[in-house]
Amino acid sequence: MPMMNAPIPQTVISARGVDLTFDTNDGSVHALRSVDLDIGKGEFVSFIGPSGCGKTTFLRVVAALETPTAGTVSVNGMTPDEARRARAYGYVFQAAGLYPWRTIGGNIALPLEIMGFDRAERTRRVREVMQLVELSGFEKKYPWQLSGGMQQRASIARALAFDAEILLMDEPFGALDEIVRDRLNEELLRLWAATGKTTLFVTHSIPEAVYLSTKIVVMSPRPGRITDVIDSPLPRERPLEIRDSPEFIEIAHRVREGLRAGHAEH
Ligand SMILES: Nc1ncnc2c1ncn2[C@@H]1O[C@H](COP(=O)(O)OP(=O)(O)OP(=O)(O)O)[C@@H](O)[C@H]1O
Repeated sequence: MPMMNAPIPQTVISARGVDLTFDTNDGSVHALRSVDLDIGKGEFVSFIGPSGCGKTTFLRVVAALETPTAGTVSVNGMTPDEARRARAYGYVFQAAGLYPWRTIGGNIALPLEIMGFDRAERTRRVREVMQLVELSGFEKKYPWQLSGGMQQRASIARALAFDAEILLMDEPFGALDEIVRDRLNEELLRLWAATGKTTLFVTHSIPEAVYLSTKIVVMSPRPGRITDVIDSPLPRERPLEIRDSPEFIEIAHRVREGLRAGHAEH
């Protein structure tokens, strides 16, 4: 008899038994241990955990910038390396990483130039993503003429410009003050809703993780292990005031407990 299945979101990223040990001159560093995780299409997944627990390393494994010592990762049914060649990723780092000698428009266009898009298409895309991150009119400015928050928005625009399906964000707002960060958090949610990109986001901030995510992955100190995966019950539409709601506070509490439990095992 045919079974009636509830729609299951398509899995985009799947990690199984991922282990990674770095060999260094001072001996080996065990960065990730037995990481299993499934990420569905269009999810916003935050990774939170103490410094050095392997959050960046996990993102780098997904992006094919590191190779796990054991275990497998698949991205859209491909290896991370195949996905990278299929331009599946846009990457945003903690430092905006804009070239000071290029205008903002020139910085955003750079990956498009490297990929061989023609001038008309580059101009169209740069205009579109600058509008998305609310930087229209700043195309001809240089990075130093923009505030830190604006530079970070430009770096997000650059990652969005080639329309990769997966956005990898490594503490993009870590260096910004809280007011700017709040604003960018709101903007990022809007962008995410507008683009439907599957997003992996590293943060040290519990409120940021809870505010942004559909899924929160809590990690233990090194070797990084997943201690909790929380599927957020919060609605997708989230005004900043949602942070005062009992549901929000309850999730934040669970994240904090997960972090504490990870520490206690050490
Ligand atoms: N290329 C490398 N060679 C050797 N050790 C490395 C390398 N990259 C990372 N590590 C080590 O692996 C561990 C995990 O690092 P990672 O940057 O992933 O942590 P993190 O959770 O992102 O930390 P933070 O929150 O401070 O950014 C750290 O101890 C780090 O020193």
